[in-house]
Amino acid sequence: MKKLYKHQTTDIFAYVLEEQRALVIENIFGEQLEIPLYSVFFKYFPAEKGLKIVAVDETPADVIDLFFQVLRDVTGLAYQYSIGQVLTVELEGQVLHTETVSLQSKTRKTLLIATRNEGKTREFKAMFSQLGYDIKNLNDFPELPEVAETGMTFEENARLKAETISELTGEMVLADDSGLMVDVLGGLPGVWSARFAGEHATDAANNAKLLHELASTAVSPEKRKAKFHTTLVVAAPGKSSLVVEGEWPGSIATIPRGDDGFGYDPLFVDEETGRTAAQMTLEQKNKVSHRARALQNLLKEWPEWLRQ
Ligand SMILES: O=P(O)(O)OP(=O)(O)OP(=O)(O)OC[C@H]1O[C@@H](n2cnc3c(O)ncnc32)[C@H](O)[C@@H]1O
Ligand SMILES: [Mg+2]
Repeated sequence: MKKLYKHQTTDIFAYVLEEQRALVIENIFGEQLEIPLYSVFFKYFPAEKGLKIVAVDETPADVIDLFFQVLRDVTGLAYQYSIGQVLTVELEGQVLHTETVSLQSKTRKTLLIATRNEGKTREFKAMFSQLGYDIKNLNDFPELPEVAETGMTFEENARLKAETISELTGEMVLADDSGLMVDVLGGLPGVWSARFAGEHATDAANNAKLLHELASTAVSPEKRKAKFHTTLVVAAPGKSSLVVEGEWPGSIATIPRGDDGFGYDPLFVDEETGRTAAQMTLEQKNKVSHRARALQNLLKEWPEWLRQ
């Protein structure tokens, strides 16, 4: 039976398999992880029962914590544990078992994102860290070429970035093409968001141009409606790419507010909270942003796509 376990960073599903006595840990992409098989897993789990844990956060400490949650559930006994260099198991105040453990995660993987934008990269790093992935971007590979964003749509540009870099490296690669779409400007700057004030424009120059464009045409807040858009593409050798998107509704402020984030963040007002994206912490922005929503959509499809 599928059961939801509340866990530090996220909800986790665990399954008890009657027919098989095995501990299998998977990340949310359905990929099996190598985990340290502490003997405690076998010693205390009822011999006739197997266990399958679908873990999102897969550091050994989390695996152990999750294991004990499930163990208590399945046996109905109040097993306690404490963990430092040594894992100690207690039942009703009596020490039952001690075992030396290493809490160093052995299971982290690396994903290359085809971007040179460090603002995006920071956000992806935080989001993917919970999924057991370390992130690299193109600034880590100076030998890789610039990919010209010649497309007319977010999808075309994200495909260009992901597929070109995947072909060159032979690796699975994620790309993000994103931008700000302002209603009264007919969806501009859109795919031209990074170059709104000209090729290699700074964030400050782009923001100044946006305020200038809206100064005469859009005085009232309803006229300043806008959304952030992200299209994500994952490309891998021999596969047709996976494409998803995410949007974040809001409006454009009349003066910049806040110091966090990047790009148009000081001018983009979140519809829900009235704060600009630059007035949010990275963690707050990562709960609601276009990029976060696109990643949620990606995670729904990624496991199935990987199996194809
Ligand atoms: O192409 P890469 O190397 O990924 O980096 P880039 O900065 O050129 O990225 P895009 O081509 O996707 O252009 C998107 C622009 O839209 C803006 N943008 C996208 N997401 C944003 C966000 O979360 N906050 C603020 N501005 C954002 C920002 O100015 C980006 O430069
Ligand atoms: Mg770009």
